[in-house]
Amino acid sequence: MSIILPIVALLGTAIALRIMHPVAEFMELFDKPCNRKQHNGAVPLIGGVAVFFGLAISLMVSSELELHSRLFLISAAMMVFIGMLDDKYDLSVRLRLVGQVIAASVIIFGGDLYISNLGNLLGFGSVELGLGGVLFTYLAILAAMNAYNMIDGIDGLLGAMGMISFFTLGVIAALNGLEEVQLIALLAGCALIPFMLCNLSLSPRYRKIFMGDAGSMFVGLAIVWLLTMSTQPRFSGGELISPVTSLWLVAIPIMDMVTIMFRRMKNGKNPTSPDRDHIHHFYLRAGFTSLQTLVILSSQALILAFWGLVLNQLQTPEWASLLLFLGAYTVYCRQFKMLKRKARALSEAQLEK
Ligand SMILES: CC(=O)N[C@H]1[C@@H](OP(=O)(O)OP(=O)(O)OC/C=C(\C)CC/C=C(\C)CC/C=C(/C)CC/C=C(\C)CC/C=C(/C)CC/C=C(/C)CC/C=C(/C)CC/C=C(/C)CC/C=C(\C)CC/C=C(\C)CCC=C(C)C)O[C@H](CO)[C@@H](O)[C@@H]1O
Ligand SMILES: O=c1ccn([C@@H]2O[C@H](COP(=O)(O)O)[C@@H](O)[C@H]2O)c(=O)[nH]1
Ligand SMILES: [Mg+2]
Repeated sequence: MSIILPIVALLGTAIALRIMHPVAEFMELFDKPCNRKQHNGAVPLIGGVAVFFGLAISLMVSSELELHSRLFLISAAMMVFIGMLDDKYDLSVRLRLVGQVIAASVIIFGGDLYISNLGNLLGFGSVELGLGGVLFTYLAILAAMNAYNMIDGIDGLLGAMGMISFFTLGVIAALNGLEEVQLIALLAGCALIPFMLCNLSLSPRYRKIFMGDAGSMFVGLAIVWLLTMSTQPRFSGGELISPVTSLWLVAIPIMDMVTIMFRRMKNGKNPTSPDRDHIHHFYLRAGFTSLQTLVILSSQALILAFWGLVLNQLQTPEWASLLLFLGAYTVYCRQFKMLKRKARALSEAQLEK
């Protein structure tokens, strides 16, 4: 594979970041702090458009684009546009979900691309969804887009989760002869690097920026599209990646979303109403800094993704991989107890002062 394409992805994002700053000023596309958003100053919400540009430009120069890639770019452009409207005008839940469904439909119906096979999840043979797979694919796309949006709550976390998912998928694809997925996953991971540098304020030449909902939904869409291409026998040209491996690659965002939706419903709240009860907020309340939280959650995501890779390559039975994933989820849930205890001790110590 040519080294040029990853460089194009990197430079594409970096140049787009420069171009987007005046656009953000003109459109007043900034994230301003409030009760729920506790960052410093107004931060431009331009990361998503820039990363989309980096990936799109590198895909376009890579070769003649396959139909699926073209449809993905159309769907992603729609999602980025809707996300920008949301970042600017704070769209209603219903309007945003309608936008997500329309963007998902481009991929599903345009390319007849949907998840119809879940693998031998229960140990009784392959679980075939038939046309029910279309509904499942909508759920998976919506789940991924919203999960990556929800995890985007501290500096670097969305970028790190995205890079871990893309690069691990790239490695699994390479090991299994899925050349197209390998290339696109690598390019997507590279397109995120300049964003990460700015988001973490590691670049002296660039101002701090956020992804915005445009970017978080784009990252979720890109991941679920690549996972569908690489796990469904109708689409993957080479050896298959087992569908259950997908769960390991998106583990932390999906676990956070499932947990918070259950918790909100248990507390009689609307599962789509925002709050500060995501996993990263628990770490902050327990006294960890934003950087420590980033390192801890990225390490967890990396371990889970690597473990998924190992299970896939060892051809572990899919039902066993699912059981192990549910086991990992119970371990994940246990950390809330520890974090609550730490937060309580911290606030008691502060009261005593
Ligand atoms: C609202 C909110 O939280 N806000 C945040 C956010 O604030 P921000 O300001 O950015 O945003 P807003 O507040 O403006 O909010 C915007 C959002 C909205 C308004 C909409 C919110 C919408 C929702 C919450 C609903 C989400 C919609 C759904 C449809 C999700 C429901 C689905 C599920 C829970 C089930 C999971 C479904 C799956 C299909 C799982 C697979 C997922 C994948 C991605 C992989 C797909 C790939 C494949 C190839 C298929 C995989 C094959 C398999 C083998 C999987 C098999 C799966 C099953 C059999 C299903 C059963 C599932 C399992 C066994 C696994 C279960 C998982 C676990 C146990 C973990 O951000 C702020 C900052 O943080 C924050 O403050 C604010 O609160
Ligand atoms: O890199 C980031 C991303 C987000 N935050 C904080 O989280 C909220 C939620 O982001 P949305 O734009 O609503 O999706 C954001 O307002 C910031 O307060 C962050 O600090 N760093
Ligand atoms: Mg968001």
